[in-house]
Amino acid sequence: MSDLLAKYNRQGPRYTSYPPVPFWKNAPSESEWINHLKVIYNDEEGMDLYVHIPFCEKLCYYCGCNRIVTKNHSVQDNFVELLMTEWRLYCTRLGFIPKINSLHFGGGTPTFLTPENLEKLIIELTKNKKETFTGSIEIDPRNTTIEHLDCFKRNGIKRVSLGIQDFDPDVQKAINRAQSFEMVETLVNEMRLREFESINFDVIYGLPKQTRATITETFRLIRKLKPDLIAYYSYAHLPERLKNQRLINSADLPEGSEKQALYDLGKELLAEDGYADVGMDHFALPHNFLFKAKDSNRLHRNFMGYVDKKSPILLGLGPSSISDSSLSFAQNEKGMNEYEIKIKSNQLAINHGHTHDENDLNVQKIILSLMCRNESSFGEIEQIPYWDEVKTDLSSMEEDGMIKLDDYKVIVLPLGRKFIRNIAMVFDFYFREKMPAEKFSRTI
Ligand SMILES: C=Cc1c2[nH]c(c1C)Cc1[nH]c(c(CCC(=O)O)c1C)Cc1[nH]c(c(C)c1CCC(=O)O)Cc1[nH]c(c(C)c1C=C)C2
Ligand SMILES: C[C@H]1O[C@@H](n2cnc3c(N)ncnc32)[C@H](O)[C@@H]1O
Ligand code: MET
Ligand code: SF4
Repeated sequence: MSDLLAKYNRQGPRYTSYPPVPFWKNAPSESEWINHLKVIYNDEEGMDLYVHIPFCEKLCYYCGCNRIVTKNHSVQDNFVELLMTEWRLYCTRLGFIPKINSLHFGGGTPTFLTPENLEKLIIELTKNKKETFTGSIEIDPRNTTIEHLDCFKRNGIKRVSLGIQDFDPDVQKAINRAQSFEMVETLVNEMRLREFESINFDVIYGLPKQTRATITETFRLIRKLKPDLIAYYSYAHLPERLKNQRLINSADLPEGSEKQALYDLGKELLAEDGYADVGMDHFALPHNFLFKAKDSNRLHRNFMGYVDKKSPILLGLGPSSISDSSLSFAQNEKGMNEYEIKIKSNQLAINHGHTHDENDLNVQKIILSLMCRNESSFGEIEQIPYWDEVKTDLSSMEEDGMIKLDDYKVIVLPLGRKFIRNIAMVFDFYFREKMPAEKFSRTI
C-alpha cells in the first residue's frame, strides 16, 4: 500500500466538475449563456439554486473558500439587495420565473446574515417552487442563533451542515478557530428539537497539530452528537495560491504517511460508529438521504459535492458562484467590487466559463459515474480521447489491484477507492495535455 501511495499521491482535481475550472475554454457570451439556459430549461424538471454568502467574522487559516473577513455586519443589507437584483436580472432575461427544486446557501458564512435577511432572500428566490422543494445551508456554529434555526424550519431549509473541522484546543489555536464542544452540543440539541432532515458535520484531517490522539478524541466527541452525515476532508494545503494558509506553521502539518494514518484512523472510527462510505470524503448513517441515494443508484455530484437529486440547470448567485446549464459552465466574478459593479449596471456577473464539446460530455459522464458509483461503462471506445494511453494507464492500475477492467467497463475495487481521483484523472484529457502548476491539491 505505501508503494501505491507514493506512486499515486500527486496533484489532481477533486472533480466537482468536468472539465475542472483551470481547463475551461470557449466561455459562452452573455447571450449564449442565456440561450443555453433557455434551451435546457423546462418547467417539469425545474432548476437548482446556489447562493454564495462570502462574509466571515474571523479568518480560519486553513480556509480554501472564497470569503471576505469582516466584523461589520452592516454590509449585508446592500449585499442581499444585489443578490435579489441578480435573480431578477435572470428572470427578466429568461422571460419567466423558473421553478425551483432546491436552494443551497454556501460560503463564506451564510449565518453571517440575520435570519430576517435570509428569510427575505429565500422568499424572493422561491416564489415559484416545487412542492418537493428542499433547502440546505452551511452554518457556522459560532454565530448560529435559535432565531436562525426557526427561520430555516419555517422556510423549508431541511438540511444543515456545520463547520466543525476539529475539537482539539491546540489544533483550534493553530487554525485560528476556537469552538467548544459544549457550544456545538447545545446547537445540535436545538436542531434535534426542530427535526431537521439531515445534520452534517464537516471535519478535516491533515490540519496542523493533529495527531492520532486528537483525531480519536474529536471523533469521540462527534459520536456523542451522532450527525447524520460526516464530510471527512483531506486538508488541501496550497500556500502559494492561498495567502491565508501561510499563517500555518508547516512544521506543524502531519504529512505523507502520518496524514494517511489520520485518514485511515478516521475511516475506521466512522465505520465502528455505523457510518458508510457514500462517495469521496462523505460518510452517512443508513437512514440518511445520501446513503439511500447511494443505495438505490441515485447519487449525483455537482459543484457543492454529492447530492441525491440534480436538475438539468444549477444557477449560482453571488460572487464566485458557478452555474451549470448542462451545455456549459459559467462562473461569476470572484471579487465583491467586480460583482457589485456588474449587477448595479444591470449586467449578469459571469466572467468566465466553458462550453462543452462532445468529448467533454463523454468524459464528464465517465468521471461522474466513477465518483458516484465506483464504476463506469464506456459505450464507444472511439469516443474516448487518447484511448491507447488511457488503456495503458488502466492496465497498470489493474495490475496494482485498484480496478477490474472489462473491455467496456471499469470497476473500482476496494483498494482503488482512495485513489478515485487518480482513476478519474486517467480519462481527463485536459490534464493529460497540460497539467497546470500549483492549481490542484494532492489526490490522497
Ligand atoms: C465552502 C467552500 C468550498 C469548498 N469547495 C467548494 C466551495 C464552494 C467548491 C469547489 N471546490 C473546488 C471548486 C472548483 C471546481 C473545479 O475545479 O472543478 C469548487 C467550485 C476545487 C477546490 N477546492 C479546494 C481546492 C484547493 C480546489 C481546487 C483544486 C482541486 O480541485 O483540488 C480546497 C477546498 N475547498 C473546500 C474544500 C472542501 C476543499 C478541499 C477539500 C471548500
Ligand atoms: C465547506 C468546508 O470545506 C472545508 N474546507 C475549507 N477549506 C479547506 C481546505 N483548504 N482543505 C480541506 N477542506 C477545506 C471545511 O471543512 C469547510 O467546512
Ligand atoms: N463558514 C462556515 C464554517 O466554517 C461554513 C463552512 S466553510 C464554507 O463553519
Ligand atoms: S472555513 Fe468557513 S468560517 Fe472559516 S474562513 Fe472559511 S468560510 Fe469562513
